Amino acid sequence: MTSLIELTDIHFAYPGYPPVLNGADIRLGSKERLCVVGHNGSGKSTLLRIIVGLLRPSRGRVVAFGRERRAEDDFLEVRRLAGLVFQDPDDQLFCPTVAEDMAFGPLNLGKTREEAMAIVDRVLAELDLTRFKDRVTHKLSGGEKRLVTLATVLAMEPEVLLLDEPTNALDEDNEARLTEILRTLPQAMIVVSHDAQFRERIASRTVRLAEGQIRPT
Ligand SMILES: Nc1ncnc2c1ncn2[C@@H]1O[C@H](COP(=O)(O)OP(=O)(O)OP(=O)(O)O)[C@@H](O)[C@H]1O
Repeated sequence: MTSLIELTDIHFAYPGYPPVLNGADIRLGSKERLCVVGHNGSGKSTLLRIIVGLLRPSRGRVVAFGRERRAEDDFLEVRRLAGLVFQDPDDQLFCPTVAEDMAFGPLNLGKTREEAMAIVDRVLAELDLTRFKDRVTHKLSGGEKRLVTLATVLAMEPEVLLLDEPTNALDEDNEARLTEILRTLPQAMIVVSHDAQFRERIASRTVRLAEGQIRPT
């Protein structure tokens, strides 16, 4: 099976703090929905940030989409191909309205305004979120923001999704809807989630991050 993402022997410490990752290996194959579990503070979000180059390991190899990634330029491409949905939607939503937030990525990739708005309409319709299109982003509820954040990432048409606690703040209905959406999306994904029921429904494989290393569950 070809790997979309392959991290080998990753070591990482925040400056002045003890190591978080201590030889972590993780591999995502095409069509996989890989769930990552681990205690609070075990380094799951850190690992996602390393995949897209927002943090750099002190040791180890990051291979993504067939190439080793080292420099910022390499990671610009990774960030386009791998959409990261942050744990906190406020880290991701910054435009006045939902439509503008969703159009921002496609416009940045060189789409025309018309093309970007067509993508916005399509993704909103696919997620059944069209009613949010002209809403003021910062006035959405926590759960609504989470769904909109996923929409902003899908608007970039990524090949891989990296989702950090995607069911946080979602009520039962929206969690069920998100589960269905994720099950039908074609993208391979790495999903960090403490939600056992949700994992059971979406995971094709689950690994545990403990003591800085990835282990089978
Ligand atoms: N900017 C930072 N500076 C110093 N330490 C940090 C920083 N960000 C995170 N940490 C620490 O690094 C460790 C790993 O954090 P990380 O957010 O990756 O864990 P996590 O497994 O995602 O946790 P959770 O399940 O609570 O979301 C934690 O001990 C955290 O306190």
